[in-house]
Amino acid sequence: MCTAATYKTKDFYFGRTLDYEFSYGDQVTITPRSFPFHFRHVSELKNHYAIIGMAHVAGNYPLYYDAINEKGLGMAGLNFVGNASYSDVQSEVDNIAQFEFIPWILSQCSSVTEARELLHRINIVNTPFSEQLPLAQLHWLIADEKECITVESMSDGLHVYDNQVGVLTNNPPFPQQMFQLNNYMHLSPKQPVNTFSSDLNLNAYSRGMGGLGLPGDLSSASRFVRVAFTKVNSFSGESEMESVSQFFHILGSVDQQRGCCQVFDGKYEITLYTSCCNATKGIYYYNTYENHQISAVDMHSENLDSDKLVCYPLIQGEQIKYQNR
Ligand SMILES: C[C@H](CCC(=O)NCCS(=O)(=O)O)[C@H]1CC[C@H]2[C@@H]3[C@H](O)C[C@@H]4C[C@H](O)CC[C@]4(C)[C@H]3C[C@H](O)[C@]12C
Repeated sequence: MCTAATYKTKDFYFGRTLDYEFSYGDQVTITPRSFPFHFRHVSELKNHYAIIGMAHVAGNYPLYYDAINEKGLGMAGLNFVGNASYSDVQSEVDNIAQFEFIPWILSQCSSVTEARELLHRINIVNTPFSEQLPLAQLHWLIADEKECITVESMSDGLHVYDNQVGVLTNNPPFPQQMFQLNNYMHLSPKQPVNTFSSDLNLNAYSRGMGGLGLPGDLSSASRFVRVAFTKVNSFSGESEMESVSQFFHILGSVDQQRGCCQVFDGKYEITLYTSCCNATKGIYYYNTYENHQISAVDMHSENLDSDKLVCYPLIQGEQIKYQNR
């Protein structure tokens, strides 16, 4: 399972948890402006916006899972198994392979408004990257500081939904995820008052009782509600440290611990990494299951006019700061 979220303080933040039972070999990868983006069915882009994100690099191609561009637009792909469906190549549309979707949007669009324009003529096609890396069944969150959308390519066509809550998990399709929030409209960060019966002397005996009923399990439907509640009620200072810290706490509400979600005998899905991008400033913060310390890569510390990918392997292993030795 995975969860993606947006957050706005002084700057705009965008990130996700990547939950899975193994890693493909992820690296924080910067695609500079002159890296030649080759696409399978449309012309190459020689000059484009610079991108930073988490990717598996294969044959010098950045297979992004989530990323932002230098204009402050963010995008993340999350599993949508059983619902995602991609088309065959068609005429008079932009035929973009599923693995090219993030590069296609982030290399050319400075905002969600511009992304919507490209989405009008896109056809997400079923061309696999390679035999070893077949199609991934995904849906996507695309956001800038003003708005957020969900994109789902299904057997009945491409759906582009306004995403007012700024979060995404996995199945079921987005409209059903949003609908279930109706079931939780009574939840509140405030203490409840007794509306059950005025004849009964009921007492709010513990803090946090306004959220009683918030689902605590790891299913994607439950994570959607939990992270939505956490995000919309989230309160933090505006500084970079306060915002980044709060963002990791928001996604911490849906963190997956090894042992709680068995995918088969002896194999468990865990939160492999959590990312938080400052999309305004082009900084990619992350921590991993094995390393809770926040590490960061700043795209503006690199030569963004270059034509070569820059990759940073993830820093693993807990970094513990002893206070008395
Ligand atoms: C496994 C990842 C999604 C994690 C997730 O959503 N887990 C939820 C599991 S569940 O539904 O709830 O069961 C997805 C997100 C991005 C995907 C990668 C990107 O799409 C980039 C390429 C695309 C290639 O087609 C396949 C390899 C790949 C490198 C993908 C591997 C894998 O499918 C990734 C890493």
